[in-house]
Amino acid sequence: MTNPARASDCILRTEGLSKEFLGFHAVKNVSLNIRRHSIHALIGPNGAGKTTCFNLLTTFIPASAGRIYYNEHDITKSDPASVAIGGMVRSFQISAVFGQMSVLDNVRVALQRKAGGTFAFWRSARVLERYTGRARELLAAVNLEPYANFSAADLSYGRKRALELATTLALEPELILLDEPIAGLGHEDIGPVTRLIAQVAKDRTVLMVEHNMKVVAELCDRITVLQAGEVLAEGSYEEVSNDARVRAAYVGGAHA
Ligand SMILES: Nc1ncnc2c1ncn2[C@@H]1O[C@H](COP(=O)(O)OP(=O)(O)OP(=O)(O)O)[C@@H](O)[C@H]1O
Repeated sequence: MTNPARASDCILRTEGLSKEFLGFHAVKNVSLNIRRHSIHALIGPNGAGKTTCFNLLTTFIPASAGRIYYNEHDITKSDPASVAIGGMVRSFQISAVFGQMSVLDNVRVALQRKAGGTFAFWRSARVLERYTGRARELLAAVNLEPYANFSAADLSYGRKRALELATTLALEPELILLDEPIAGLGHEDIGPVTRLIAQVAKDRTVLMVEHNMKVVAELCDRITVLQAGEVLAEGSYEEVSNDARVRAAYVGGAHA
């Protein structure tokens, strides 16, 4: 194991983060250090506490104990909207794609939201027009420019993921949380979405929950392994995949 990161190197860190549901410890005393500009994976067998951790980090649910620091600010008691405005944005489980709208309009609406607008502006094409340039840049960043005028509902599953990523980028996140970005993708979409994540991670930080170990190995600088709510191991892919405790935790599991 390498030395623990200095606090200032970390965009997000937790101290003793815990969540109890009626006496059941879903997350127990978890201390995470997410380094700035890294791609960090949270992995573990089913029920290990990964989703609960994400819900805690984004303050969707309150912690039973422990603290969460984002850029060294204590956000443990912040509300989820403030956390998102502060730059930590979660993508992929809460679909932000409006099927009936065009691909371009989905991104323009996200940009308008970032600018503080409400949904009432939808009908005003003139208001949305001012976001066209930036929206096209974001579509180009996720390789969706040729589909700008398609209805979002008509995109393939992989391209819908790319569109979700574009609407997430519209919020100018510093830290993107991806909840199983590869889940449900067809074989042909895994490579493109993996490359896309690498591309958007270039000047940002990404924390992802992912079961696909090939994708984790390819993308992630650092991996935290959870088991039964606790940190079992942390390190590079080589370190954790050679850790006897991690191998034992996955024995008989579907994701080994
Ligand atoms: N609201 C809740 N009330 C009670 N128990 C919960 C609640 N949410 C999660 N749990 C329990 O906490 C444990 C961790 O669940 P969690 O969904 O965080 O695991 P996970 O690692 O994301 O699993 P998976 O890989 O299957 O998605 C599980 O045993 C789950 O049943």
